[in-house]
Amino acid sequence: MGLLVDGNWQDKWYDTDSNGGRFKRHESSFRNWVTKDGSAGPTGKAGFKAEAGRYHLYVSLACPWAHRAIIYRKLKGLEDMISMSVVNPFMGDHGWTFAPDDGVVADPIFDADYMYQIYTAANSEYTGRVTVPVLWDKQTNTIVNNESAEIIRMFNEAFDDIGATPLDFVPDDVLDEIDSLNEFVYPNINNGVYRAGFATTQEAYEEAVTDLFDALDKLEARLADKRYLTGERITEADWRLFTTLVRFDAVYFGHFKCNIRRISDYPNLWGYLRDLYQVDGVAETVDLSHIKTHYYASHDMINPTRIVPVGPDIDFDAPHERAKLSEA
Ligand SMILES: N[C@@H](CCC(=O)N[C@@H](CS)C(=O)NCC(=O)O)C(=O)O
Repeated sequence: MGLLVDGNWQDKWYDTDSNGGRFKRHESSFRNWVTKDGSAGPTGKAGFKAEAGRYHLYVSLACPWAHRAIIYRKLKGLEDMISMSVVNPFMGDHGWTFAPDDGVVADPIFDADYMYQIYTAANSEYTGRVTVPVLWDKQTNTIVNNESAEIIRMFNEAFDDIGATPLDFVPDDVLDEIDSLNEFVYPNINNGVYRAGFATTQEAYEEAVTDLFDALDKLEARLADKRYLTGERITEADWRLFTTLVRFDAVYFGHFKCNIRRISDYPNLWGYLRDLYQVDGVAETVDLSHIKTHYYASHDMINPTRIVPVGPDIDFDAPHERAKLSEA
């Protein structure tokens, strides 16, 4: 684990001392958008037109943020248009690597050994964390964007005129509701598990765990009479919540000490999680081996032995029985 400073790799853990033991996530730095006609998106520069074969996605199967982009690539039918590399689940002194292992897909562009080489290829003086996902443009040789929230918004529609599956996960009529759900789910749940797990004081940990379980309790109540977060359709808000929920009982409960309750102790959240998991194509994007290995083996200040637990045994394929909520 480390970061680039002026294009040089430095092995460093997150600094929580300046924030009373609280983990603060850094802002992503490449913020351009792929659009249908190559015009500029809500942030960044123009020049990134949706074209088949032009873009490459770098991901980790372990990472909940990268997982959002993997799900969209699958469900929007972008696999033949956007190629993808997968890093090794173990993140050690050199950060993410392409060391060969089960499920690792090498980098076809630079044949890189380390993910930081992709960042220095875009900017040889880059300073900042080296995170996944990264969307790379083979035409202009740069990183288009490294913020998953934006990558999925562009995948949602940018490629629709050139053959993507016409599925819309941010329909206009619920856009405001999705944005406000995201504003609630991101700090309390998506990043909430990290705030708990990476806290280095008791106070910071308890603050995060309290916020996390208050938020899960609220969503449990919300899902009592709604099949999905906004009602009957699956939206972006659901996929953003899904990638945290699917990791919860296997890693966040134990490794990050988010252990007041498991997701499988919440009847509605647990059914909802299975419902989303059982959407065609989604199960193939979930790799519990990469997920567990990444967290338990990489964070040695949390788990110094790096032992990866064998369990839990989770049956994501059990019937979810939530279809009746759509029929009511
Ligand atoms: N805001 C970013 C966060 C991405 C992120 O933090 N990814 C993690 C993996 S789960 C990472 O690559 N961390 C490496 C590091 O922080 O050094 C996004 O959503 O795309």
